[in-house]
Amino acid sequence: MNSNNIRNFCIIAHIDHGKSTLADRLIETTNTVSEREMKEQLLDNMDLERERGITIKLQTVRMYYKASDNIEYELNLIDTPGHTDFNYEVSRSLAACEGALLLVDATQGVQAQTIANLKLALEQNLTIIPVINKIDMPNADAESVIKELEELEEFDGLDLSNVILASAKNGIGIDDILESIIQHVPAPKGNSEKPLQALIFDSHYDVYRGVVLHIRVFNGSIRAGMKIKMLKSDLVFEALQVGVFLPEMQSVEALDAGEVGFISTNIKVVSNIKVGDTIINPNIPDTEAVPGYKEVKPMVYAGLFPIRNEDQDKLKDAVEKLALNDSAFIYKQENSMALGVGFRCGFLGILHMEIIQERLEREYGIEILSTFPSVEYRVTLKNGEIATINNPMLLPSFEKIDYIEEPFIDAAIIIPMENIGEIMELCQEKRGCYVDMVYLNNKMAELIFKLPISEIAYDFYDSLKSLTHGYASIDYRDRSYVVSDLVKMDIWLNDEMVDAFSFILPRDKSFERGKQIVQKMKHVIPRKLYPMPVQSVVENKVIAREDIPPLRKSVTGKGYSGSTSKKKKIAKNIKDNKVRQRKFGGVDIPQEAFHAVLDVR
Ligand SMILES: Nc1nc2c(ncn2[C@@H]2O[C@H](COP(=O)(O)OP(=O)(O)OP(=O)(O)O)[C@@H](O)[C@H]2O)c(=O)[nH]1
Repeated sequence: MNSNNIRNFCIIAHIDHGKSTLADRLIETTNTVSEREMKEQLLDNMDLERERGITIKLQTVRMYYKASDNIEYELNLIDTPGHTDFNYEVSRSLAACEGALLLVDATQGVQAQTIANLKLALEQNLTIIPVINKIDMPNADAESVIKELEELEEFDGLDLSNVILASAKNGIGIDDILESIIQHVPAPKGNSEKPLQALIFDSHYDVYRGVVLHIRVFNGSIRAGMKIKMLKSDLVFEALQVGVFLPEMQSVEALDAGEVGFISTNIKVVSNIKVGDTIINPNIPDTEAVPGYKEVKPMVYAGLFPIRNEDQDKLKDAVEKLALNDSAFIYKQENSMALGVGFRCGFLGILHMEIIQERLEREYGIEILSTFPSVEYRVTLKNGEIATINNPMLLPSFEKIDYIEEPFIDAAIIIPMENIGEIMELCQEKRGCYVDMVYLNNKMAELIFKLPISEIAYDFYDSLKSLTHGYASIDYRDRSYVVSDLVKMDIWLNDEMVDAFSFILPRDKSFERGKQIVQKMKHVIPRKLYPMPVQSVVENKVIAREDIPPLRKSVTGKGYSGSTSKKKKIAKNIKDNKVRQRKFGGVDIPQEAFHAVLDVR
């Protein structure tokens, strides 16, 4: 299609403001999917997303729309995820678009993520179309929402003269939105005659097609059979199939400048793919990379180990495939004395880690034991050597260490004004340093704090959400390393150190946490016929010790005289527990033991 008749856009919104409902309505109105085929919330097609009620993976859909000028346009909608752990995916969808619908709930008004996403979109110079949704609701107040948007003065580039009032649920304003996209979102500027330049903004693994890359072509065009080169990975492949998402995948002859679609390739090693990489013509090697893409780095690392040894190869295959689908998820083989062979994996945060773990279990049927997460420390040794360590097991002995630095991050936290006091307190509690505060309008403020990643990666977002009743957004910026007084805590069980339990923490918290951990462990480690000591040890000194008492009598065995139902229940608990534990030196280590360490943080 002539690129003048193409529009690439996304929808940005605070959670629950109606993004998926609007996307569905656009798909329906343009007859992209017939009503019969129209599954509710088509774009959120993963079970896990449905259950958790959040959008994780973005999906693209191409629609055709005959506008009031009687011309047929090609509209490419790129869905954006709505949770903070996944902000990086927002930035990568934005890089593939020229415009964004800024969706605001008429009953809720401008919220933290409205502002955070708007900022990201303006940084990428996207044209913004403000849409006020849910005007069908009795308490809708579009006037106030427009005022709130007007007050966001620092956001030049937000033109409020064309605000659209809509109800995604009742189909009000949908035609106006489509016409406005045609009128205001610029057509892509690329040139199909120029050398190929395409951005990989997503990828997934398809059983029939193998590795599928989701791409936006900026210049040149791409056809099946062409040789292509990934700029960053410096590898050459063949484009086997070229197609578009309707939303089902369908072959097309070519993707020209300005278009969005997919290519399948003969790529065998999935770790060769880097989302964010630029595809070029191998014969024109000096083509530049597509700008505007923000690379992501994991924030936390944890070991994932299969519960069953025979799942080792399956786990390798599964993490490879998941990493392909998710550029922020990285992995490397890890060996633990206690847990055997597994993978050290990097995640954006705890939610991200939990989702990966659930996907491994549900989609690949592999039961996983995950160690507690750690950040990446920089360790300077007395001999001058510097080591980067994201696995506490590998921290050199304390006598050799000169100092340890831990990663801090500049966090931009957008919150309602009435919560400023509590959030300041929370940040200080988490060892944060205040940097700045800006009032965004008469309702919201932005706080900038330097915070240690080790403190915020765990429950910070949950605390933030509960203190603000869900009305907060956080974006992470520059990282830096700061010297901290840190020590490694080891846990000894039955006189053997369990390497996978070790973790790094501030020295001044080690005494209290050491005590709490052994108390917790006492309750989660399955008892044996003999008592077992559990000890927390820092720099060769025992901080605390508890004894796990021996088993008295077997409630599931013959001697037990309790009720049958109780006996069954206990037997079931034991069975469930067994699924999630690994043996170490005759002692069972259940997943709960790792949670115990997280709990006392
Ligand atoms: N009354 C009314 N309800 C709406 C409208 N649009 C969406 N909703 C409802 O608002 C809720 C959230 O809508 P979603 O489309 O799931 O919101 P979302 O922004 O995609 O949510 P996330 O994927 O979690 O970011 C759902 O219960 C919708 O039915 C609307 O125009 N009017």
